[in-house]
Amino acid sequence: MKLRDLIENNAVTAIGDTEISSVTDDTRKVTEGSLFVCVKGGSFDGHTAAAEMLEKGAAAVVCERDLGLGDRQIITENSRKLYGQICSAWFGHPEKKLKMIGVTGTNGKTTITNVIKYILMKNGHKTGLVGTIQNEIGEEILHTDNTTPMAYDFMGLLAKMADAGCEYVVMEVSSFGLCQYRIGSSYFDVAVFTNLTQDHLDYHKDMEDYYQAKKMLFDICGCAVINSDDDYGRRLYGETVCTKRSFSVKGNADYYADGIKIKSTGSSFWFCSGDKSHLVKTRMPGMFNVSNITAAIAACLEAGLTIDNIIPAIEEYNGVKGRCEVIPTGLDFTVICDYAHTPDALENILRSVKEYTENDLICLFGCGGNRDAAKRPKMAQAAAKYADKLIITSDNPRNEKPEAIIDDILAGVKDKPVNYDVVTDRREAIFHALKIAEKGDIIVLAGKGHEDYQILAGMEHIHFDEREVVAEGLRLLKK
Ligand SMILES: CC(=O)N[C@H]1[C@@H](OP(=O)(O)OP(=O)(O)OC[C@H]2O[C@@H](n3ccc(=O)[nH]c3=O)[C@H](O)[C@@H]2O)O[C@H](CO)[C@@H](O)[C@@H]1O[C@H](C)C(=O)N[C@@H](C)C(=O)N[C@H](CCC(=O)O)C(=O)O
Ligand SMILES: Nc1ncnc2c1ncn2[C@@H]1O[C@H](COP(=O)(O)OP(=O)(O)OP(=O)(O)O)[C@@H](O)[C@H]1O
Ligand SMILES: N[C@H](CCC[C@H](N)C(=O)O)C(=O)O
Ligand SMILES: [Mg+2]
Repeated sequence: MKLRDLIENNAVTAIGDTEISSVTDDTRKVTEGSLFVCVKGGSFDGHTAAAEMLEKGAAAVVCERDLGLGDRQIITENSRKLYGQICSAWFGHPEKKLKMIGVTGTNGKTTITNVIKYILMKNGHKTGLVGTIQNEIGEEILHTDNTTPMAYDFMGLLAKMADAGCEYVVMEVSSFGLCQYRIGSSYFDVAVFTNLTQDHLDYHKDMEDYYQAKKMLFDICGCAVINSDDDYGRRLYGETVCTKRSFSVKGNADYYADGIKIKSTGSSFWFCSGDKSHLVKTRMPGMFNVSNITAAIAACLEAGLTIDNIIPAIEEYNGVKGRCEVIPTGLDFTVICDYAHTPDALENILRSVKEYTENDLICLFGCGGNRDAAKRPKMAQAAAKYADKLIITSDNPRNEKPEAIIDDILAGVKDKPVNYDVVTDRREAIFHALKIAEKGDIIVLAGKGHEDYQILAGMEHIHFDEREVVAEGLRLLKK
């Protein structure tokens, strides 16, 4: 492909005819004829390697300042942004061949995207899914390392989806994905905003910075579907200029849930819009899932489906792996595996489960290493609000000392009348929870959800699946 076909408004007149053999932002992938894009990250700055890349055979470099490389450097204000556009062009703009639905917000993205994909597929629309658990092209499953993949991988994935005949793509758009322009030139037919509460403040300067990153999605969409129960959602609704629809579980929105009945086995509610209402039954328990399903229905309606085609699919949907998933024990207490890893998510899942806990609610959780440390004591406080007993343990320690992470968590409950045990090893902690559980108790294992690994020091991944650990614990304890 010629350089001028990769860069819009061709700023590269002098070398526009240069043939480009590959595009990359990674020095390790540069070969003869590559276009190398210099990106400054947390641990490496591509600008420092630009001259060396030209020597290695790169045809040209994209950079953010004059590196003294003559007409073989293309200077741009934001090389991540231009790289995203270059990747779109490299793969022939697959985003233009697909109807795209994006979901952003702190919590609920995986849940909502999976519900939407199920509805679309049930209605005969081949759909691609991009998100935390895995990527999917129709029924085909592809492994992923990120919620929103890096620009090159993402555009390559969209191209595969378009080639496979997908009509829709439904994807989780993380704040990282937005502010690093991993989504290239994507334009979303429908964009959903769930909520904004504390997470990722190790990366974003503050909540305002985090909000501004999420807000970027609503500058590149046709219709915004926004949670008006959330403070930031109401602000976003006021600031969004495209077509917009609000949703709520409290009423007074374009789409809202009314007459909500929550049980351990699921919920029912009336999905209302104007003077029309439709009864919805779901196997996914909890008030937050009523919100998630309301959002999913609203997004599908805005994407052109009819309510009569949406509701039957929701009624037969069993829920998302590791999201309020009951692990069968055959005993007189219940074990739930959930992905709550923020204060708000923990509060929501525990508040919801508490409503149907007959005896004690036991919450086992830890916090991820090399991630937002400020959320750690807040997660302890959130858990203590509804759980009768906390078991504080490790999540993915990564390169931090598990004990130091636990100390940060404990700061939230120290000197408070909270009943807690500390068991650093997560496997032992789960065994401990199973040992102390009594009739009618519910144990919520929070934070790891679908993950089947634990990330230890040196980023070593070990196999760790909570469903298996629970089964092992029950065998050992002969319960
Ligand atoms: C915080 C973050 O976004 N980190 C990602 C990011 O790192 P970074 O920007 O610091 O990059 P860097 O490693 O300094 O490299 C900078 C540039 O130099 C290049 N490079 C690097 C090394 C080298 O030898 N040569 C070279 O050219 C890289 O290709 C890159 O273009 O770019 C790296 C390379 O592409 C990623 O591996 C890394 O993801 C790490 C694994 C990660 O954990 N990311 C998480 C935090 C993440 O992205 N999470 C979000 C949200 C999750 C959610 O809430 O659901 C997600 O969407 O997954
Ligand atoms: N609408 C919601 N509001 C608050 N908490 C929620 C909501 N939906 C789900 N949760 C809680 O958050 C956890 C994570 O949900 P989910 O995986 O859908 O979110 P996510 O936005 O995809 O998260 P991530 O940023 O890790 O990708 C759930 O296991 C549940 O505890
Ligand atoms: N997408 C989230 C996942 C966190 C999951 C939790 N198990 C942890 O490791 O903190 C993140 O990257 O912050
Ligand atoms: Mg997710």
